[in-house]
Amino acid sequence: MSTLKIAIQKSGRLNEDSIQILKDCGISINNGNDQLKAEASNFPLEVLYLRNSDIPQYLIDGVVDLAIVGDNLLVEKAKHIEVIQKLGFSKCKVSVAVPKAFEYNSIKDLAGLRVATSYPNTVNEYFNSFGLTVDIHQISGSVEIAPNIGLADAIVDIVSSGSTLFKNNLKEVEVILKSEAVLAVSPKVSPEIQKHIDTLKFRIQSVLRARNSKYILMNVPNEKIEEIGKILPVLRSLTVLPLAQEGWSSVHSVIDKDTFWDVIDKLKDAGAEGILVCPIEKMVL
Ligand SMILES: Nc1ncnc2c1ncn2[C@@H]1O[C@H](COP(=O)(O)OP(=O)(O)OP(=O)(O)O)[C@@H](O)[C@H]1O
Ligand SMILES: O=P(O)(O)OC[C@H]1O[C@H](OP(=O)(O)OP(=O)(O)O)[C@H](O)[C@@H]1O
Ligand SMILES: [Mg+2]
Repeated sequence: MSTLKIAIQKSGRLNEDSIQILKDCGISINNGNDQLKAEASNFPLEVLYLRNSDIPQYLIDGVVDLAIVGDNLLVEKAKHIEVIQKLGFSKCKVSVAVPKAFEYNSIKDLAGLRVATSYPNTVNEYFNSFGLTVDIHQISGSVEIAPNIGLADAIVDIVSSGSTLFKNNLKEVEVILKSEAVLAVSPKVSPEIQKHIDTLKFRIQSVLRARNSKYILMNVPNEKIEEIGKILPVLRSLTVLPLAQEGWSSVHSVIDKDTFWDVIDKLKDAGAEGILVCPIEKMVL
């Protein structure tokens, strides 16, 4: 039987969340991070632990069928590789930053200057889109130090909280792109492997949907059910169960985890009582 090969980052920002999402899909991996390969015991899956920056090439070559990788690296190294699912973690930006004292007005101010980065193609393409060129200094890490040691006038690197920029006396002046972990697929997969990919993608989508949702239950006077129903964005229709106390019902629904505080205030105002909000394990549509 064919086995799906998936690449995940060996160590670094993506590693833990990548393993967690496979676990949440019910896949047991015989782990051990020092191994480069691991088999799943209950899914036709082999996990290869690789450097994030090497993953795009493995996808292009078809050495792996699938990968969890930072989208920014696909932009840098493999634009034609298909992303089949955004995964919602390792969210960051790829940004241009300059020393705080630099009097920056527009991207034109950087024309012809030295830019340190680990992402030369992204930088080239960005500046070229404004008809500008810069002198790129490619370095593989600690990019933020470059202006302080006189290696560059500006940098292009990953920004998340901004604290690395702050510590190095730099300021973000342009956002080139936004990135997150994604599920990407090799162009060389066979139809048999594609079936396994579809199964895994379906499971991942159920996990992600559940992560983004909450189950909500509340007691509602019967005459208020219609009003409450208008507040709740429901999948099909509201679940309404009669309570022992006459004239009251238990109303159940699923709501977006980011909006539930707003929704709860509206529900209370509309007469809902005893509101419970619970996590959802999986959500299969
Ligand atoms: N501070 C951060 N916050 C959120 N996401 C980040 C952050 N830094 C990096 N990322 C994302 O995680 C990915 C992996 O970053 P990480 O620093 O772990 O590895 P890397 O240096 O790109 O690669 P390698 O595995 O080859 O050493 C990046 O490509 C980016 O998409
Ligand atoms: O805006 P912040 O929240 O400070 O995050 C940005 C920093 O995080 C990443 O480095 P990482 O910590 O992964 O170290 P690395 O350079 O060894 O990859 C990135 O390269 C930035 O330096
Ligand atoms: Mg890093």
